[in-house]
Formats: sequence, C-alpha cells, structure tokens
Amino acid sequence: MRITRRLEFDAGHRIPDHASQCRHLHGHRYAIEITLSGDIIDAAGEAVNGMVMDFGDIKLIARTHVIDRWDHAFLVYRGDSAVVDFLATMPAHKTVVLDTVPTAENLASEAFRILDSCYRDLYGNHLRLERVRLYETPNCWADALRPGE
Ligand SMILES: Nc1nc2c(c(=O)[nH]1)N=C([C@H](O)[C@H](O)COP(=O)(O)OP(=O)(O)OP(=O)(O)O)CN2
Ligand SMILES: [Zn+2]
Repeated sequence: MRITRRLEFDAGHRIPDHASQCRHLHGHRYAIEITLSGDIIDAAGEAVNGMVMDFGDIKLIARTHVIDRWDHAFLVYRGDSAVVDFLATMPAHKTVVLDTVPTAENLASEAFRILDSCYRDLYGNHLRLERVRLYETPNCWADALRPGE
C-alpha cells in the first residue's frame, strides 16, 4: 500500500547559472508530496489500526526535519558566494545553505535524503519512504526516488 501526504511552504531561491529568469532572486509557493509504502497495520484498539502511518505523524516528521527549516527561508547554493555573503549581512536572516543549486530536482533529492531515516518502521509493517515529489510551481515538479529505483 502507498500513501501520500502533501504539504506546502514558501521559500526564495535562485539558480545562479540559469540562462533566463531563474538566475534572479525570486520565490515560490513550493509543495512537497511524501509517499510512503508499507502494509496496513492490523492492530485492533491501536490508534494506527487500519493505517500505513497516521497522516498527522507524516506531517509532523516532515515539518520537523524539512518544512519548518525551509519555510520562509532563502535556499542558497553554498557556491553562490554573492548571495551567501549578502544574506550573511542581514541579522538573523533565515538562510538555508545547500551543497547543490536549489533546483526542484536537488531540493527533492535533499528532502528525500533528510527524510529517509526519519520515517521508521515502528510497527513492523515494512514502512519506508518511496518518493518525494517537489513542486516548484503548479506546472513543474521533480520526483526523488530511492537510489536504483
Ligand atoms: N529542470 C528544471 N528546470 C527549471 C528549474 C528547475 O528547478 N528544474 N527551475 C526554474 C526556475 O526556478 C523557475 O522559477 C521555474 O521555471 P518556469 O519554467 O519559469 O516555471 P513557471 O511556472 O514560472 O512557468 P509558467 O510558464 O508560467 O508555467 C527554471 N527551470
Ligand atoms: Zn524558481
């Protein structure tokens, strides 16, 4: 069984080498869809009975490890020194420095990398993260899958 939880957040970014508009500082209303697979838990009387994982718990983990860190932050590539240095001049600015340029593909990969170990098989139902889909705009998205799949 596969289940998916969608969350949204706002963030700024730029793609420094982009040939067109995306090299400028701008922002998006991002959406992230987290897909988990696992067996349906058969545990009468337990809060999770009949679920793969409680959607509320999927959200809580995603918020703790990704969403609350990225929401209303500027996502900047470590090598984009002009922007890294500029943001450092702003006291207490919410900046997330990444090892890759903040494309939809790289953000989806980074979210997958962070979240993979966060969704743990606590009920023996073979729970695992299957996919992180990251929408940069309603029309543009990237899917990060487990390596080799
Ligand atoms: N493969 C990728 N291509 C582009 C990315 C990306 O992350 N991966 N990112 C951008 C820009 O960040 C841009 O903000 C989005 O691109 P754009 O094509 O302009 O999307 P829009 O939704 O704004 O375009 P509409 O035509 O208005 O739908 C560029 N490319
Ligand atoms: Zn963009």
